[in-house]
Amino acid sequence: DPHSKGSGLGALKARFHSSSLALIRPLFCRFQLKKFVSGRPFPRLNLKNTTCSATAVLESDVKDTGSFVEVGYIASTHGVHGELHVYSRTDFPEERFQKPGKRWVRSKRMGKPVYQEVELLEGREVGGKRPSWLITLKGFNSVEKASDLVGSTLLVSERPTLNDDEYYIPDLVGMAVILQKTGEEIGTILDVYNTGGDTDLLQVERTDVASGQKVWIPFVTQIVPVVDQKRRRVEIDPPAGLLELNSPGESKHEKAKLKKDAKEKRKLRERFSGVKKKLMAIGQTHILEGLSTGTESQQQELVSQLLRIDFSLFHRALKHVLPLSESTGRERDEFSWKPPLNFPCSDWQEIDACLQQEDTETDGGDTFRWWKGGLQLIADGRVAVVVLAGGEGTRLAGKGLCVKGAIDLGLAGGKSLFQLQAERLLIVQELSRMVTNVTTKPCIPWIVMTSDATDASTRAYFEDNEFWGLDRSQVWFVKQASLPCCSIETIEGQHRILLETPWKVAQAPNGNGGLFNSLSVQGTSDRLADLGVEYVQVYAVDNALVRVADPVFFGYAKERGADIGIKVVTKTSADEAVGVVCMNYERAEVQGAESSDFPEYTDSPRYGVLEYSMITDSSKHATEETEQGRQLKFRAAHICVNVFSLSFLRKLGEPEFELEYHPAVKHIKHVTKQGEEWVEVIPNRPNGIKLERFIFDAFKYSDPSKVALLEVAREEEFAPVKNAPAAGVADTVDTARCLMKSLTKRLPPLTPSKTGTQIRHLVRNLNVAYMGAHIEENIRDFLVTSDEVSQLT
Ligand SMILES: CC(=O)N[C@H]1[C@@H](OP(=O)(O)OP(=O)(O)OC[C@H]2O[C@@H](n3ccc(=O)[nH]c3=O)[C@H](O)[C@@H]2O)O[C@H](CO)[C@@H](O)[C@@H]1O
Repeated sequence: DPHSKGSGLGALKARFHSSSLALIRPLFCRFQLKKFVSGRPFPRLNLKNTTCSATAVLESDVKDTGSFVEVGYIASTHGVHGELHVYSRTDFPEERFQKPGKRWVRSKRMGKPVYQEVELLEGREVGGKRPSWLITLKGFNSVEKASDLVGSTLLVSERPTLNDDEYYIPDLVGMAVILQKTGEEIGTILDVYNTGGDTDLLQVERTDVASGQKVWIPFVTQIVPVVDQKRRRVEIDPPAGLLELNSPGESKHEKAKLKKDAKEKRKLRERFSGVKKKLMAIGQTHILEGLSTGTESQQQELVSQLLRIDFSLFHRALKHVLPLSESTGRERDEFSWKPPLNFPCSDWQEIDACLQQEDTETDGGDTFRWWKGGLQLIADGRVAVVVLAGGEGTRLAGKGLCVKGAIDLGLAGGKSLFQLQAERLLIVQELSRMVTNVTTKPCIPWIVMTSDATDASTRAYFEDNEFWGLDRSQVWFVKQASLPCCSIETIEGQHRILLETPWKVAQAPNGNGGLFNSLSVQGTSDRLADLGVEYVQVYAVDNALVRVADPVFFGYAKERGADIGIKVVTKTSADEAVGVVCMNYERAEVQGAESSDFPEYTDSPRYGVLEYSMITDSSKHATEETEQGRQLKFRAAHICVNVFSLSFLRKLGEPEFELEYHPAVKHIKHVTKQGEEWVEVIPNRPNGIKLERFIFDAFKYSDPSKVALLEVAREEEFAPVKNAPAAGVADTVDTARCLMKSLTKRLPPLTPSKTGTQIRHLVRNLNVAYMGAHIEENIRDFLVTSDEVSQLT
């Protein structure tokens, strides 16, 4: 309705007068208008209880809702006879709230406007800050009935004719605002306000500045000379500086933001002073020296890094590995470690033989049964895989940084480790769909564990390769934690944290055993549990023959009801750089032993790995007589391909099962302050310690009866890429490629899937591809569409 005091509802009566900025300014200062509309949720309209003659209709049923004019807001009931308290939004309140006759009420039902015709019987004005009225509507004669209308808007259906200089606010709202001098559009009218003075103000949202800033423009002829209703635009000629003035709302907002920023800064300062105290307590304050040199942003970088480091954990871990001479493990008591008892061996030829038989329901042997069971687990969405890809790959890349998974293996098509793994995942998903006859293709979550050192480049590498055709949502990146590196030598009894630059602490990923904690704190294990996952295969990124999501391994672990499945191969020589899986008879206290979840750990042996860096020479070379002749006593090589039940993996994320730290002694380039100078130190012998957790330290937390070892053929499943290629060096890209190629030669020949005529052929083909025959092929040739499968089945 036309009015002079208002909330932007009803018509604006523009009073054109000569106004100047001097007059406008005080207006801005006291401009603290609240909208009349309280924003209270609309109560639901309860038609059943309404005995009045009112009818409710949806907007689409009302012929011309555009002709409605809002005249008031029904704020509450009054008394016990159904009177309603209405806030006025009209310049003609007597006409609207006193004169009996037809009115409309608009409320919302399930988010949609609903219009209801009502009849006004009488009304009277009440005092108060806001202009408001008490009205009585026909049929609404009790509080109960009247309360149905609270929160609704009172409407009239006819608009009074306006003078030339009067406009309805709803007509102005949404109009474009044009600078008359340049024709440039600067924004849109959001609303119209009046502060009680003579001048109405247009609230304009700027569209020409990025922030969508709001400005207030006095609705006076000098500043708004043209209101073009037809073209839905106003032309303005603002005095200098007007557009730069922000709305009071904005400045309020800004004030709140400044306050919030100040609060955050204060919190940061407090946290940082906590960090300083901690550094003082652990004797590492030298890493703050950068704060007195360099640029502000360099110093800022240091502060934010220090705030992210868990110095308590660092200190605990360092204490755990000290003194170094004892804890490198070289002196470990070899008599407490014994080779594991007998365990089964998997045999892929058995699967292939079964697939060649006419009878597809054939039972086969153990491996075939595990294989089928595993494919069913995959089809049922019960499995996930984790690739350990947080290592820095220093042996491979020397001092530079390297994303191992991205290394080109020198195969046709320039395939990398990650690509081969993605392809195997696609193939095994396909295999599972075909063998189990599920209608939708299984989708196995692939968790990529990265670290600060590898995260950005790994993600970029996946993006660049469009995830090799995998569903993006099945690949989850989880970043493991890092810890500061420190010096081997001590100063005043302290191993000192090393600095990469004066403003950056040298850090390293905390070892692949950091996985459990990362999965837990980042909510990944919970997410897997929500999906119904039961088993998770965890493998090292650098094995070119790894069977990703190996159905045999899953089926085997499930059949054995295992907490942990461990794949082993026979160690080739005493000096091969692999850990060996053993039983540890050492009487040791295991953290969490009291927990009812874990059996008592006293004299009973536990599984563990004697890592190649820890095993004594005599254990390494010890031999024993076996059915196959004399062999190394400790020969069950750990190839870092394991399966964990999700329930066990989740327990390992709990604080009481924290894995111990091991020291990795390395060359670490760093800077140090000599006098006033920063000097770079490039070591020519190992000078630093990285603190690492090992994944296999988790083995001891399981009852041995729930650990299931599975021997696999090394030439089929183990081709590690650890070192830079050089003559006579083992475990390089070249040795891995040779192993892959010779396996491909031993496997049956492939016939591209689409030429296959029977599902049995397709399945066999896929299985052979999965085992390693696909390395130089385009795997799209093996993948079959749903239509093709349904035609065959
Ligand atoms: C601790 C461990 O597992 N040792 C095994 C690892 O030794 P090895 O010493 O070769 O272990 P690596 O340093 O290569 O790490 C193994 C895997 O863990 C990843 N990684 C490493 C550190 C880290 O902080 N984050 C991370 O994700 C690496 O990227 C790699 O995928 O593989 C050998 C087989 O090849 C096994 O015989 C060893 O028992």
